[in-house]
Amino acid sequence: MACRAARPFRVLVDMDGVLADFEGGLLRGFLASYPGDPHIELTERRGFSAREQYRCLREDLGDKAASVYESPGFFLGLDPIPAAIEAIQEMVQMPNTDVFICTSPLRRYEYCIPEKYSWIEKHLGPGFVERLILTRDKTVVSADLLFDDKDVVTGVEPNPSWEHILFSCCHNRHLKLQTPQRRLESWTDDWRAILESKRSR
Ligand SMILES: Nc1ccn([C@H]2C[C@H](O)[C@@H](COP(=O)(O)O)O2)c(=O)n1
Ligand SMILES: [Mg+2]
Repeated sequence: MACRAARPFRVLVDMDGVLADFEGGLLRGFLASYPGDPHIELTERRGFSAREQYRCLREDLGDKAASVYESPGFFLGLDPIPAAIEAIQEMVQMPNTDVFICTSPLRRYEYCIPEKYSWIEKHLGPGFVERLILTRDKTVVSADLLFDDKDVVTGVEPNPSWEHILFSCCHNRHLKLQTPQRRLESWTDDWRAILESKRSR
C-alpha cells in the first residue's frame, strides 16, 4: 500500500480584528457619522458583536453602528493591525507551511466582499489574494491552527481540525481562557513559538 506524504503545516489567519483593524475603523467611522450620539470607547468594548453592544447602549445605535461597517469604503479603509503585515509575510515564507486568510463576510456583502479582496491586494500584494477563504463557517475548513479574535468559533463541524488561538482584541481582552486554550496578545508576541509547538505535536 502506498504511503501518503504528510501535507504541509496549515495555518488560517482571520482578517477582521487580526489583520485589519475593524474595531478602530468602526469607532472612527461612528464618530464621524454620528458625532452627537454616545459611542463606545475601545477600552469599553465587550463581546464580539459591536452592533449588539451599541444596541444595548441605546436601541437605535445598533443599526447606526452597522450602517458604518456596511458603507462603501469601510473594509478597504481599515488600517492593518500593528505588525500583522510583517508577521504574515514572514509566516508565508516558512518552509513546509501553508497560510490562508480565513474571514467571514457580512450578510450584507455588497461592499464587504470585494473590499476584502482589495484590502489584501493593497496591503499584501496580488499573490496573497489566492490565499483568501471567505466562509460564514470556519469549522468546515481543515487546518492545524486558526488565529481568530472571536472568542467562540462555531459551525456545523463540532470538532474542527484546527486549534483556535484567540487573538487579543478590545472586545475579548477581559476574557479568562479555559485551559488548554491559548492566546496571542499581538503580532509582536511570540506567534512563531505557537506554530513550532503545534508543528511538533
Ligand atoms: N468585532 C467584530 C468583528 C467583525 N465583525 C463582522 C465583520 C465581518 O463581516 C465579520 C468578520 O468576522 P471574522 O471573520 O473576523 O470572525 O464579522 C463584527 O461584527 N464584529
Ligand atoms: Mg475576526
